Amino acid sequence: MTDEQEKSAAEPIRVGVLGARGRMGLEVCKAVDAATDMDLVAMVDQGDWLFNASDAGAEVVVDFTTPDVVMDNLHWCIDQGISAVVGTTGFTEQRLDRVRGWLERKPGVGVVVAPNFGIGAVLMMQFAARAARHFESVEIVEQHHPRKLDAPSGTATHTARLIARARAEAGLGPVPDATSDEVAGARGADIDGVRVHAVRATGLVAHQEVLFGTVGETLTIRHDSYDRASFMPGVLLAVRAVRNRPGLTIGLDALLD
Ligand SMILES: NC(=O)C1=CN([C@@H]2O[C@H](COP(=O)(O)OP(=O)(O)OC[C@H]3O[C@@H](n4cnc5c(N)ncnc54)[C@H](O)[C@@H]3O)[C@@H](O)[C@H]2O)C=CC1
Ligand SMILES: O=C(O)C1=N[C@H](C(=O)O)C[C@H](O)C1
Repeated sequence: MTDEQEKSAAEPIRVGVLGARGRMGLEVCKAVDAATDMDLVAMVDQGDWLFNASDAGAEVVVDFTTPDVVMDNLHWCIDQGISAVVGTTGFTEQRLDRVRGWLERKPGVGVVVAPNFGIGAVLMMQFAARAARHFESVEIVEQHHPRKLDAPSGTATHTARLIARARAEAGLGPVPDATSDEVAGARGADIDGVRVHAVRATGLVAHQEVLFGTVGETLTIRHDSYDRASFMPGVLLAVRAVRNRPGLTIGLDALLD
């Protein structure tokens, strides 16, 4: 171990939270506060000065804000040389490319962007990607609390893309569907050829089913987050790892392995 590594192993990681008064932000603040190897040094929400985080010496920032502000936040973090763990949704390929561009100019900085920090959800996506090549039909149903701003969810969009990639690699054609007369929206959103249905209801937190079908059988892969505490082990894992992973890491998979 180098002196630098020993120092970072011994000293608590200084963590700032953006979106600190939100549903996820509050949970992250609690989890960081309770972690013996981390110090919660800044809690920033809408209207607060972002520099509160850098002034407080944050080494890692966790962002759970909204898709319309997350890119500015992330740009600012990278500019300041602060590594970031991002759970906020809305990351298209174009957005990820912009982040890669910013990181090229700050080679020591790490960013982890994960559509879902729940370990079970990560496994659900892996299982779905694995099953995809074996079934001609697939649809995704995601269910969330009604205060969620975006639809479909980041998790559902990511799952659909993984499935579409696996189907293309296996040489599968379009999902069979004879619908010719449709009330707009009845068949859900089309994400890379995969139909995604978004349900919103009070009482739900975050749930997803991936339904596969082939001749004479179906396979359903389902994950449920009943409490936002379910995301915290993944968030803390990413906070611990991100400073030692310069560049962009997408998803928790690489960290779990
Ligand atoms: N990756 C994952 O595992 C998960 C991701 N999410 C995503 O995280 C995001 C936040 O979700 P929630 O906490 O439920 O939303 P929320 O609406 O409860 O919280 C968002 C917070 O961000 C604050 N905010 C807005 N603009 C800001 C700015 N410029 N700087 C700092 N704070 C700002 C808001 O005031 C609010 O307190 C959503 O995109 C959601 O989809 C949610 C749960 C898990
Ligand atoms: O807004 C939420 O609550 C969630 N957002 C993420 C998403 O859009 O996939 C992750 C999880 O589903 C909870």
